[in-house]
Amino acid sequence: MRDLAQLRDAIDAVDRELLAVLNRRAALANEVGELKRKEGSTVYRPEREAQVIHNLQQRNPGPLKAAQVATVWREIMSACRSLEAPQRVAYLGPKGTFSEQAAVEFFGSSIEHVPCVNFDEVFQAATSGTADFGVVPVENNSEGVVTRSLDLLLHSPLHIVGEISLLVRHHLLRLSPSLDGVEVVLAHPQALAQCQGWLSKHLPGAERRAVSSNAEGARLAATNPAWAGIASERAGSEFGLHVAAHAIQDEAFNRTRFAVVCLPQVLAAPQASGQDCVSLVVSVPNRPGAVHDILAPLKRHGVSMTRFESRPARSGQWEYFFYIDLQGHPSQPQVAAALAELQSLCAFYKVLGTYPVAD
Ligand SMILES: O=C(O)C(=O)C[C@]1(C(=O)O)C=C[C@@H](O)C=C1
Repeated sequence: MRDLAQLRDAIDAVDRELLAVLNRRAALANEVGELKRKEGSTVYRPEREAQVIHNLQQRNPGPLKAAQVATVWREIMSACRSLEAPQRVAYLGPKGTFSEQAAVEFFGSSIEHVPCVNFDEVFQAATSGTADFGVVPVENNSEGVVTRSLDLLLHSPLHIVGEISLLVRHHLLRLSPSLDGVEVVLAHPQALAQCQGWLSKHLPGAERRAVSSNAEGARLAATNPAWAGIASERAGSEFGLHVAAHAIQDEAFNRTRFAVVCLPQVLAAPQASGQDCVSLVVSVPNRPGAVHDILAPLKRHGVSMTRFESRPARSGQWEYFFYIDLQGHPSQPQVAAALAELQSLCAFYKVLGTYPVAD
């Protein structure tokens, strides 16, 4: 049996080997980057990254678990990608928001951050080229759809190339680790709503004050010992706060889905991965049975619908846009046939994106 010092020496030796091998990989990525610059082709290739991870998981003898292999290689490829060209990602800031967390989980931590003040600015950044990609929330399982994101997708030249689903855990953050003496709780109205049961029970006397984002609440909580914020652990460490209470959201499985958007010239629609989704927005002529009719081609071709949301068209005529998610990829004949038929029945039809579904 080796003692701790010997085991650490062995780890140090392996780390030196790893470092040399990783740098060889990084040098290869640099060469790929040069090639792509000459060709003018896209740096980020999600299908290639998925394939790299899949191949490694197939060959993985353990003891590392498949999910750990994926986590490690996502970061390695994020670092290699950033050597080819820094990927600028816009999201609702400031630092410490769940949108930032979604951006980092999707692209890995080697990205250039473009924090924005609202969703409109995220779309603007990715449209104007200030950022390569945008990450916006589209749906929360307790609060419903994020209407501004859906409205912006409707008229935007950006398309969805990926999605990520985050388990949103809200923590009570403050300068002290205890709950004593909290007079004001600051957070985004959605977070205050998602934690109202806990707040009524544990801090009944504290004032609830709405602010522009949870990260902003955390920033303010760092300025006053009688204040607390509700935000992510990430926001807590960003502003040097203690977690005075963990996971205070009333819903245990509070999930938010985020869409990753970009211009088609930055990244074309990803190829089929085997588990894909097509997001559409359509409107139908204003006549009885029209909504029923657009669903018929899906049934006929055996295509499953995973989402159906309506939003007012704001035409003043009780017209609606329908946001529809379908399972599959347009390269599959039955999906292509269903889409073509559906399109022929719609007054308005736009594919918002085709992308691999989140794990
Ligand atoms: O294979 C490529 O096209 C690369 O650029 C290399 C690499 C990688 O690190 O493996 C990096 C970025 C791409 O998103 C895909 C893969």
